[in-house]
Amino acid sequence: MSKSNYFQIKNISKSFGPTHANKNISLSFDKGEIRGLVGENGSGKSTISSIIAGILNSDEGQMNKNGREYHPESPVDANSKGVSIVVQELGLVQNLTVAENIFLGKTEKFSYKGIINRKELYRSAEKELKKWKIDNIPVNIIARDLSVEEKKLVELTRALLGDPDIIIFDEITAALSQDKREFFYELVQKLKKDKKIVIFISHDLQENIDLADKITIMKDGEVVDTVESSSLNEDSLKRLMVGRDIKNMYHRSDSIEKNKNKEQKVVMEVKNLSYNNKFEDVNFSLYQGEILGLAGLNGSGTHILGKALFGLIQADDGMIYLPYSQDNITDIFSAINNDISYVPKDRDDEGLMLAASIKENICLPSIDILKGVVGFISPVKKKKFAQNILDNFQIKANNIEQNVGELSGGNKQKVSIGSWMVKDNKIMILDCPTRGVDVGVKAYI
Ligand SMILES: Nc1ncnc2c1ncn2[C@@H]1O[C@H](COP(=O)(O)OP(=O)(O)OP(=O)(O)O)[C@@H](O)[C@H]1O
Repeated sequence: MSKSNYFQIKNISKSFGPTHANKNISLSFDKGEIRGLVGENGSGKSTISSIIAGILNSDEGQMNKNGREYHPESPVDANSKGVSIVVQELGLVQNLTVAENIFLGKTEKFSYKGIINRKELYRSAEKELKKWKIDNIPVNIIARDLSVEEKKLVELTRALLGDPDIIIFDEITAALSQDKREFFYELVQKLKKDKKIVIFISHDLQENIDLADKITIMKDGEVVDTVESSSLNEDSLKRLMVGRDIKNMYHRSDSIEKNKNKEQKVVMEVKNLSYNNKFEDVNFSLYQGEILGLAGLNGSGTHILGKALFGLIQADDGMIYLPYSQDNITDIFSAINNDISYVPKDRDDEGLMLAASIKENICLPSIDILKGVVGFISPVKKKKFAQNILDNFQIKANNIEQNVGELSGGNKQKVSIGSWMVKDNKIMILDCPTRGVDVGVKAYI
């Protein structure tokens, strides 16, 4: 088989009830190719990726790999046929160790008479991490204790185990800090050099243009086109994707003037805040009407600081003072009582109730507002409330009664943020709020 058309997808379709997630998709991939996959939230990128990786079965169509029919029964089967994926959501078993996650389903080679040789398992896991220059992740700790970024790196190591020739990365860079992103770009170039096929999904359009050889654009479950990246710029790609022009960036023309205003009130004062060697002696003042950005490389403590500001973890030292109520943040209740909201980076684990409806998720933080005088919550009010968020955030769903777990990643993120937007918040703490959302909604957020 020549290196061109090594992997082909023909007329793949997939529906979930009334939703046509993929409609008649045909694509072909060459060996040594980096393919970007772009499209608005809910356009079907994760669905087609899941079909390729054996997570989902298609309703119609077929796939060919290296001249042979390819029909994976499961992710393990796909893996044995040289295809692996790093899924958009967190894909680790939370209660297993890093090492067990890396060798998930493959631990039998470390077992003798049913007993796992942990020393050997850990040593092999360390070797795998080292192969990709991932250090500082202990292999014997349970996955739950890792940061989102560390989890992603463990998933990446697992995906590369067994030397697959097709690797799909679904929204991995949105979970990585800048230094780890650069590491990832280098890794992808190495995979290309080794003649692998890399399918790469990201809402960062410039990143797609810089990294991919060709970009496939999807809309409403269909392929719009596949274009050489060198012929694209961000605007032309946006136009192909959304079907209209979108303003380049959101820009606050008032912010410079506002910052000059010495009368502006301080709403939060952080003094000498320290936590468990994760951050130390942090000091800043947050002003009313101000957007304060916190940035840092991997492990710099920004995400943990966000949690501390919402009282989810208690600092060892220092204080978080709120002049408007003359109160301190000591725990999550003091944060909520002082009208502070928090959108976590890890939406599935910390931000959403996946088995509950969009309506319940949106209404939960605002139950106090929705309560009538006798404590009764009007179902009509709740419906209106949720519908409003669904419309404003353009959440792609059948209706407000659909379970959040059934939504695409970006649409889940919209629910996670939207649920807090309706409250009369004094302070909002947003950890990676645009993670996984498309360009249109990014501007809206
Ligand atoms: N398990 C499911 N049950 C019901 N609907 C689903 C399910 N999985 C996906 N869908 C729907 O299929 C459509 C395509 O979703 P998909 O996750 O493939 O989109 P996407 O392009 O990857 O979006 P995003 O950029 O937000 O990740 C969406 O409307 C989504 O709600």
